[in-house]
Amino acid sequence: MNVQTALANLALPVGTTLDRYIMQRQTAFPYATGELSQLLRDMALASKIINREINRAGLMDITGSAGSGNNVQGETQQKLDVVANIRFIRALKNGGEVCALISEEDEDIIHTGNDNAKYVVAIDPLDGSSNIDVNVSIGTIFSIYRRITPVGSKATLADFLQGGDQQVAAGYILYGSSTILVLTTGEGVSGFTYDNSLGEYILSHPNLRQPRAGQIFSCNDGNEADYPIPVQAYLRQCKQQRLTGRYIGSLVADFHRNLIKGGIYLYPQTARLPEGKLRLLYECYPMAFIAEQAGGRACNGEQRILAIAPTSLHQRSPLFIGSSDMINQLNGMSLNG
Ligand SMILES: O=P(O)(O)OC[C@H]1O[C@](O)(COP(=O)(O)O)[C@@H](O)[C@@H]1O
Ligand SMILES: [Mg+2]
Ligand SMILES: [Mg+2]
Repeated sequence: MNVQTALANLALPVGTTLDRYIMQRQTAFPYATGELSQLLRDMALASKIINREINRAGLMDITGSAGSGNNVQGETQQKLDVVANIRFIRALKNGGEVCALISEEDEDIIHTGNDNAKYVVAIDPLDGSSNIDVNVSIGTIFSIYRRITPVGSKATLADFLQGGDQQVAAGYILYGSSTILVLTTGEGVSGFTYDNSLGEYILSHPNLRQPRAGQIFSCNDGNEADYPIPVQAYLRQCKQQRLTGRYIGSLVADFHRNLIKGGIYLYPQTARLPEGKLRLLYECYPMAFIAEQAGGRACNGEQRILAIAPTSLHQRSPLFIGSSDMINQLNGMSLNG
């Protein structure tokens, strides 16, 4: 029985827990040994703790700046950026399935001490930091690779610079009106809503597909004058067609809305950010993997995001992501002008 048939037989009913979903999927892969499943559980566990802290942030004095200066991006770290970073690092260290990770909040590779582990993770512990203190949806984004360096040795840069097409899994958690974990392991995309009372992620959005087109465009209008001319032309066209402008300012939240309803998110290069703002390894690659697995598209104006050759841990990239017809239309306007 091939994997596709095995998976088709596994069309799990809404209401299935994430754990059961992961276990069922694992049995579809005769070579699976449970490490990736356990890693995904460790991610889910950390996100439950962070979800609780986000909900109570105003009561726990974990709002506002961390006062620890800037992170490697030159951005002021928020307290919740630091808290979320610590939670994920701790959960992945204790879980034992990750030998090393990189994070938006740390300059260098974080070695967990689990040198016999087979996986490395790239993570944006808290996405949408500018929205933390104002109670607007924020998220976590993660990307998982099988290491290429020998098990037992220390992971190296090479483990993280394998390229977007080498991801074995990617996902995000959206801490919004409800908390949802959206995940792909390369066989489609599914969403799990967190049930606080059960403390469980429950399958609520099996086999998510992004509509080919939508009525929504998402970008920071304030930067429009600095965008490449073809992008400005595309946005003018969106407005002439009376499409709806929606911009939350949290990539995870803007992406998720467009995934469900159809739409396009744009963060082009600007004069101030000639490489773009978003980070390739822990924002663009994982979201592009999810988008493509859901039938959408993601590019930087010249090529697929997943085809971009990575050169450094915190490199940035322009990001155009969303409904395939809308990305094709944008690309049709020759973005290199
Ligand atoms: O404030 P801007 O320039 O519109 O940027 C907003 C974008 O930057 C981000 O906040 C960057 O992510 P972080 O919050 O993880 O640094 C995205 O979530 C969001 O889409
Ligand atoms: Mg981010
Ligand atoms: Mg972040």
